[in-house]
Amino acid sequence: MQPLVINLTDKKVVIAGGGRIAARKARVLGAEQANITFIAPVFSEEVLELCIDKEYKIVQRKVMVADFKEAFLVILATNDREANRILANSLPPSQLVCVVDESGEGNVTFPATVRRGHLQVAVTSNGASPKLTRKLKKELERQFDESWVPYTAFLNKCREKIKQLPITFEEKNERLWELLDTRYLHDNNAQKLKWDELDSYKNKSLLTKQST
Ligand SMILES: C[C@@]1(CC(=O)O)c2cc3[nH]c(cc4nc(cc5[nH]c(cc(n2)[C@H]1CCC(=O)O)[C@@](C)(CC(=O)O)[C@@H]5CCC(=O)O)C(CC(=O)O)=C4CCC(=O)O)c(CCC(=O)O)c3CC(=O)O
Ligand SMILES: NC(=O)C1=CN([C@@H]2O[C@H](COP(=O)(O)OP(=O)(O)OC[C@H]3O[C@@H](n4cnc5c(N)ncnc54)[C@H](O)[C@@H]3O)[C@@H](O)[C@H]2O)C=CC1
Repeated sequence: MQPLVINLTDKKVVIAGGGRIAARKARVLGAEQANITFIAPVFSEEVLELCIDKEYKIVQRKVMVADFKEAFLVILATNDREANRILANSLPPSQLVCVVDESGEGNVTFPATVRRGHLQVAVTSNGASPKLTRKLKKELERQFDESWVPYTAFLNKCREKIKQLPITFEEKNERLWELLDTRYLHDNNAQKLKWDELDSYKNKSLLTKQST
């Protein structure tokens, strides 16, 4: 199994089922601007609230294979094992499919993720122990505190700036490595000073002079 980072902006996502797990999968995708449709005979309050909140679509009936036409990602989250199995078998191999009660029938599983600004740490046990995955996520949430949000914004901003400096590839690399010094993680003032320094570089000679 290979983790990939997928951009779901404006992608069609069809979720079969409208219960607890369907809602959890949709919540995980909440930040993605995906185009989500739930199809199920019965919807939980949570799904209905999500649909109002995020303008997701709902279709109230049993799901049919034709519902997945043109879906980029299919999530089979009904509580009917036989329905999930038959649907999974009838989908084309080119479609991304997550089968929540039998992962081997699909080709995608959801990792647990910790998001901190530009940083995302994902954990998977390949279905061996979702509980272990969840436990590790809690540990990572503590390890990566909220200071990683401004820190990753700082790294992103500085990288863009450094890429444009009129210096050699090696010098750029050196400056990019330097940003990983832990003092920048917690110290907003150190971040500001570094940014001002980078921002003030006008040309190569000035840069060399200031950095020595
Ligand atoms: C294969 C996978 C497919 C997929 O869903 O993508 C899958 C499958 C199954 N999960 C089951 C059970 C539970 N899953 C959780 C929790 C999470 N499950 C997630 C992912 C995955 N679950 C994928 C593999 C990921 C991996 O292994 O690393 C997480 C990480 C992400 C997410 O859901 O977004 C999320 C934690 C996120 C968070 O906390 O943020 C809990 C705990 C709880 O709910 O409190 C329980 C109950 C306790 C238990 O059984 O361990 C069952 C048995 C169902 C049954 O028979 O009743 C199956 C079916 C089977 O066994 O294949
Ligand atoms: N992947 C995961 O993390 C986990 C997966 N599960 C599994 O997920 C499945 C769903 O669990 P919950 O959401 O808690 O169940 P739930 O009972 O809350 O919801 C089931 C939903 O499926 C719908 N449904 C049933 N037959 C359907 C059909 N033919 N077409 C469309 N919709 C249909 C129902 O109307 C309902 O909306 C279960 O099989 C459970 O074993 C359970 C826990 C965790």
